Amino acid sequence: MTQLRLNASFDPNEIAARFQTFRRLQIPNFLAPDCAEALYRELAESRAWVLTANRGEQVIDFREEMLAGFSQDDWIKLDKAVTLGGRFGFQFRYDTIRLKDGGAAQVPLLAAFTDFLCSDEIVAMFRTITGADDIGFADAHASRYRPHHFLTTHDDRIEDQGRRAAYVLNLSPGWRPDWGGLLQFYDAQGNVERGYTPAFNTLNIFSVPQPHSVTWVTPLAAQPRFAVTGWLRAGERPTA
Ligand SMILES: O=C(O)CCC(=O)C(=O)O
Ligand SMILES: [Fe+2]
Repeated sequence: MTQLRLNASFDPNEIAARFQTFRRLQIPNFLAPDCAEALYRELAESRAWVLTANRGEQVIDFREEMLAGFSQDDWIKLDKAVTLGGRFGFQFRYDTIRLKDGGAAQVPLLAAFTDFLCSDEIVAMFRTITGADDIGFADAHASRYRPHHFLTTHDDRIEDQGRRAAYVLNLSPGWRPDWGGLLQFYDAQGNVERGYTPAFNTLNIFSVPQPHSVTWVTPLAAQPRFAVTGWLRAGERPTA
């Protein structure tokens, strides 16, 4: 299996000042190119994806077997519920692979990437960049946004999770802004402060809390938007 390595071309100390001013940052060419390519391939070829959507506070995962049994009526009902949910409230719809659901064996490189982020070297780097000295570990899941997938505005804050910053490693080559799926940040008036178009092997980091969304992926998208995403968290990595 590919040994995960960083691309050595950036200096954490240099970008720390920028992060601490703007509370967000993009690091292009984050992983060594062969590592990013291997991770992308694993995700693109995986059969472990599940559709995830929320109903209010509840997260509902739809496995492939379940969706295979969906009637047209079931799809219409789900679509309606998701659309109505997103009209005025927090709503998402995208595909995910969660390691904790026994997914690790199916996506060994994603599991290795999580361990890599939790290594002393990388945790130290994230502490330097963010200035959050109590970051102890990172969690990770994969996401795949296809046309009509989205995540409405939220700030990532969850009590007791120790989330200091969020990160997103985008893994789709050749993404175009017209395809949607932009990570956007908003000010108090709802104006877009900054929009990040997904770029292959670029790591986005932003402090928690701050309002952001993933815009609706349009039918123009010629490929899914793949990413590995999660949070840099205070405390000890859970063992389970
Ligand atoms: O995929 C992204 O760019 C951001 C995802 C996100 O905000 C989240 O999962 O909470
Ligand atoms: Fe988020």
